[in-house]
Amino acid sequence: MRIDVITIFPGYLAPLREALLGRAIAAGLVDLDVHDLRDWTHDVHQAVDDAPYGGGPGMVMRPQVWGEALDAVLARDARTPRIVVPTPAGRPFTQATAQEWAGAERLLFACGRYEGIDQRVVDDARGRGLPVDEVSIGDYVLVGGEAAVLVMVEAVVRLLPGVLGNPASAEQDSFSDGLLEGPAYTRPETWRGLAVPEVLRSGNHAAIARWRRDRALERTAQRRPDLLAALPERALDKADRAF
Ligand SMILES: O=C(OCc1ccccc1)c1cn[nH]c1
Repeated sequence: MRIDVITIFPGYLAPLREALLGRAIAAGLVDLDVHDLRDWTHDVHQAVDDAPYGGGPGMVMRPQVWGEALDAVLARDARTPRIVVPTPAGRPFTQATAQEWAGAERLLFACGRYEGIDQRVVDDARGRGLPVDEVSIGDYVLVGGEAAVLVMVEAVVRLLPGVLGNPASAEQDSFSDGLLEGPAYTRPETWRGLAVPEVLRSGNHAAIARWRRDRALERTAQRRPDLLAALPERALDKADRAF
């Protein structure tokens, strides 16, 4: 998978080269290229923003600069990318989105700042048949899209074959069965007077699976009743309903 990021703060994406993601890049599973938007300005001030039509606070990122940057970066590789624009006004980014994008051969992230990017940049790209996803990682406002890109790239790249040591852990993610993960424990058996739940040390795998499912149902009901309500009928068996 090739990943391009266009931003006015390239340094902000440095963490992508650390740890697990760094290893995925070193292993050739991911090619990452970070581009400085200002490389496509032509004025001495390297202006990337301007006042909003219609007035109002803040600034909007200029279409000319973004248009040239996107054209140049698109041309760097024959593969057509999914273009991703992080924005509070986007559709929710979920594990399902990450799964979908993990199948893409190329992703191109456009990091907005200020009040966002002139809408014509997205309209022009879509008009040329490019898939553009305006997505939100949550209902809050950041200063720029860079932090959202760190989140989304991590969620996607960890799903690529060969990236995680143990692929089973990706299958058993929270959300993969529609429920939140329950509590996890490791040694010692007792720590500060707190003991690990007996069942987990029983070796009774059926009982352990039941206990874990019950804890996941309990936690989901308490913290995310919306997820429970969204579960398809068939997802809960009789034992679940008894819970
Ligand atoms: O703040 C975000 O993106 C940065 C951004 C982009 C455009 C205008 C303002 C801010 C964001 C919040 N949830 N998901 C993304």
